[in-house]
This record gives sequence, structure tokens and C-alpha cells, in this order.
Amino acid sequence: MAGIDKVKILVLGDSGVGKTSLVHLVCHNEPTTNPSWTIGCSVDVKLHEYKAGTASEKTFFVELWDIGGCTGHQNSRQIFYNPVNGIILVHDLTNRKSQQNLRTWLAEVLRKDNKTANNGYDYDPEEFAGNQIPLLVIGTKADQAETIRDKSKSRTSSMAEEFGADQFDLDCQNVKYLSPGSTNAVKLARFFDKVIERRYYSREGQGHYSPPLDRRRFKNSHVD
Ligand SMILES: Nc1nc2c(ncn2[C@@H]2O[C@H](COP(=O)(O)OP(=O)(O)OP(=O)(O)O)[C@@H](O)[C@H]2O)c(=O)[nH]1
Repeated sequence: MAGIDKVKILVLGDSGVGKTSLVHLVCHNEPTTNPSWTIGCSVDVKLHEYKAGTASEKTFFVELWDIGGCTGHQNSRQIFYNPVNGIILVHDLTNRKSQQNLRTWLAEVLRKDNKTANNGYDYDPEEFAGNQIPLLVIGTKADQAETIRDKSKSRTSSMAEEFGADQFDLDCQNVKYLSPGSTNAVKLARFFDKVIERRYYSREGQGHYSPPLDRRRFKNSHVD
């Protein structure tokens, strides 16, 4: 697998919303039976075909950094935030507060130095309007949220709109929610493509593949 480029995506949200369960489902195509409480951070990897089925198809590693949501670890988890190529914001559809807190999570990552008096992070929509990091909003526990689903859905949609992000809901314990070809699977693949595009194809313009600097240096040293 040497020589495969990678992108780093942060998976953020309150403790217990289902980040570990989501990452397991995405990376292993099966539900996890007993997710443990994440202390610090846990990283899992998925092989993703960028622009699958087209002439530009190329394999990338997508690293999903599952960040422990415990409020007590707010200061220590800053070390995981840099660099970042994409962000998945996760909330529990049965817990409205976890959805509102996504703004605080985003502020924590994007404005690390701007703490408020109560030690939280301020969210200012205008400041995030020009944010270049691709975002995806995912609502979990859809199986438990059937009755409140429509109300919750419209709230999530407006929040995703505010972030300029795509969004979908799922049950992390049911593989059918991410089955190949499903709307959710397509949205997720499109999000991974966007993250890769920003990281490797847009910097030098024209949509040409631009490998990381360290690899270019290595290549040049062989040419010399
Ligand atoms: N019914 C249902 N339960 C879920 C779903 N997603 C997660 N859970 C359960 O919710 C609990 C918490 O899930 P985790 O994946 O550990 O949550 P987390 O966000 O990683 O939590 P931290 O590690 O504390 O940050 C577990 O008991 C999961 O089995 C879902 O979509 N539906």
C-alpha cells in the first residue's frame, strides 16, 4: 500500500452521539456491537476510490479521526486538530442539544485561540462563511428518532445549509443505511472526493494532481 496518498478527516460531536459506531460502520461495513468510550482520539482508515468509475479514478486513504467528545478533554484534544482536510459533524437525532453543540465543535476546531469567559468557544456564522474545509453533517440513531424525525430533519438541514455542508441521517447499527449505491453512500463518497479534491487537486489549479511536498522532494532526489 506504499505510495497511496491520504487525507485526514475529523469526526466531531458530543460524547455518546455515535462517532465511534459511525466510523466503524464506514471503515468496516459492519456495525460495532460494543463501542468503548473514546479517550483522546482513535483513528481508523478507509480506502476510497476518488472519482470512481471515471478516467480520473485514483485510490486514497481516508483517515477518520474519532475525537473523544468528553468536555473535560477540551484542552488536550487541540493537538489532534492540525492539520485537517475535512470535518464530519455528528449529532444524535434524539438529542437536540447535541445538534446545537455542533456550532461549538466547529468553533473549537477553527478558532482554537478564541475562548469565551465560560471557557467555551464562540460561534460567529459570518466568520465561518469563508471556511474552506469541507464539512458533512450526520445525524445518528435514526432508528430511535422516527417520531421526531421530520422536525429534526428540517433543523439539521438548515444547520447544514448554514455550514455550506451536505447532510444525512442513519442508524449506525444497520448496514443498509450505507449500502453501496444508496443516497447516503453516494453523499459520503462525494464528500470524500471533495476533501481529496481540495487537498490534492485545487492548490496548483487546473485540476491537476499535485502530490505532497515531501514526496516531490523524494522524487527529485532520485532524478538528481
Ligand atoms: N440505536 C442506536 N444506537 C446507537 C447508534 N449509534 C450509536 N449508538 C449507541 O450509542 C452509544 C454511544 O455510541 P459511541 O459510538 O460510543 O458514541 P461516541 O460519540 O463515540 O462517544 P464518545 O466516545 O464518548 O465520544 C453506544 O451504546 C452505541 O451502541 C444508532 O445509530 N442507533
